[in-house]
Amino acid sequence: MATFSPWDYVVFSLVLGISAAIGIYFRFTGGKQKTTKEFLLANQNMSKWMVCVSLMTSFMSAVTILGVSAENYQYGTLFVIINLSYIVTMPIAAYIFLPVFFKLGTTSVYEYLGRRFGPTARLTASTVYLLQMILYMGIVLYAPALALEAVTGLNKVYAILILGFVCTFYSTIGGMKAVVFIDLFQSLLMFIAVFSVIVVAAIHADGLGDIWHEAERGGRIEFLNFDPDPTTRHTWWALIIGGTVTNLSLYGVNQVQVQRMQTTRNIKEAQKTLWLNLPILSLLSLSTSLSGLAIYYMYKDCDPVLEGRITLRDQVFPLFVIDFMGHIAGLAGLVVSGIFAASLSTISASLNSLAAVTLQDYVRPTYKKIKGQTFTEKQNTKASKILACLYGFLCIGMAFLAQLLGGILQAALTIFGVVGGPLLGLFSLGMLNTRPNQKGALTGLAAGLAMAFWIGFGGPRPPPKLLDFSDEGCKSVNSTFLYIPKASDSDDSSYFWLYRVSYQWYSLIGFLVTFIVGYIASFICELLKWDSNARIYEDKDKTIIKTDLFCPPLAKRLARKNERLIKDECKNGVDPK
Ligand SMILES: O=C(O)CCCC[C@@H]1SC[C@@H]2NC(=O)N[C@@H]21
Repeated sequence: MATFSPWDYVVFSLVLGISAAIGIYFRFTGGKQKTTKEFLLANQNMSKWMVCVSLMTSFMSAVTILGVSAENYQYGTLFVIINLSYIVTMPIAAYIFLPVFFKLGTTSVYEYLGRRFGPTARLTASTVYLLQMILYMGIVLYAPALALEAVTGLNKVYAILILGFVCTFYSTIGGMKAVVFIDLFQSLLMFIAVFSVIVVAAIHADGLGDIWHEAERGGRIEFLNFDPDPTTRHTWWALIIGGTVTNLSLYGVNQVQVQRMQTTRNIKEAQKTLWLNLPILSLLSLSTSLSGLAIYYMYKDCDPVLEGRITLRDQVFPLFVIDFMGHIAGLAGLVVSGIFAASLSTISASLNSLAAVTLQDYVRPTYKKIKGQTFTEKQNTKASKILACLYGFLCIGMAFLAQLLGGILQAALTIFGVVGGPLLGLFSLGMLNTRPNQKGALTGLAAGLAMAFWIGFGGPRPPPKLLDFSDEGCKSVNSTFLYIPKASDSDDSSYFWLYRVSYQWYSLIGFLVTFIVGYIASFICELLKWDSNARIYEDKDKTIIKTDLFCPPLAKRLARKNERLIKDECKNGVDPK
């Protein structure tokens, strides 16, 4: 089997070196990362063009490059429909959720929950978020290790360690500015990686038409599936409705994205970054899907898993790189760097946001409680850096656990769904309604998480059904016995129905359970006088509502109500204060 040439190693090391160098540059220029505003929010003067690319890279890692190409290779093109969900996601994120965070001007999105519900809601939600991101980062770091193993035979352990250390290094020293600049460089590499695969396959195939034709022959082209059955893995309903809830949890209320948008000058700029991000993200996603079909074209007669050359189809992208690009000096290195870059940008964004949340929600409040004084600016920045570094090491540890998961794309989306859905439910309870109180909302969150985790991880589920693969063109087949479920075989009805529900629905289920249970529980708590929504009022008499805790349409209505009340009180001769 071909492997990395010395030139590939040179290019690969250069890319990692440039990323580290950008981190060093920002450590010693500008404000030298001495203030928290600079370290966590890049002094809030980033251009919208930089930030929109950066938004795209936050949740498009090597998991997308390897996972989405493998998805199209194994199951066909239907997954691309998930990108339509962004058309619904962006306006809701931009005009419902984002304005609330901007108005409050908080560094951690969980500060909002503290103001709306109370400290317990804030801490519980940020703990859940930390767990979600640490699990996710494990997969993101594991993915490029899979790639490097496929092309070089290098043990995954080394790949995880190299990547983990470089990323922790530049995120820790360079702060948010370095993260955003490196994202730009790294997104370019991601596009180069994906387009190179398409171009090379198109040259072999005499054009894209052939690739498409063979994909059609292999049953890989499918765009229309309106099956109402929720156990069908991918349908328009699951991909658009489930995708919208998952994406809203990422773009509307996730610390990583909100913190990035806060690096722009004002809310209008931040909203623009969301819209600008949409075409870039879709272009990368669609081209990655096409690369899956391109790879299928080259392996249609000899699937490398059947042949025993790789163990997982998530490794088919890098294998293609080494098989068909390995002879061009440095090209394979460049493409594999693109896969690494995709994960580096995601992890650095996550490290910075985890540091922000931990500092604001845990470290500073605890310090104040113990010492009776607040952190100085110097202590703040130092603590952010130490935290970013510690999370980097934690993430390296998690990457070793990620090996236990199945397909990386489904694993990442499952984590987004089971945790993101309930968290979105909690923020929605706060921003879309005045009734919910802390006890009710937390009951909702607990119920939503319990339900989503139960469905997502509760028991055995049928393996997803793959399309056909061929080994007829293989020179030799080295695979040991492989069980490959096909659309035609196996009877799934022996599995518990809930465990058969498509992973695309987990986010919606978690969201709905949190919202509905949270609302009803709040009503009961209010009725029994166990809790109240007193925090939403400016005054003890509970007349004037703090409108900035709510999404703009509701805030407008509440402001009109406040005005009416003030007018009435003035008429009755009561001091409106
Ligand atoms: O890449 C990741 O780290 C996580 C997986 C994200 C998958 C989503 S699905 C919608 C969007 N389109 C893609 O091609 N990837 C993301």
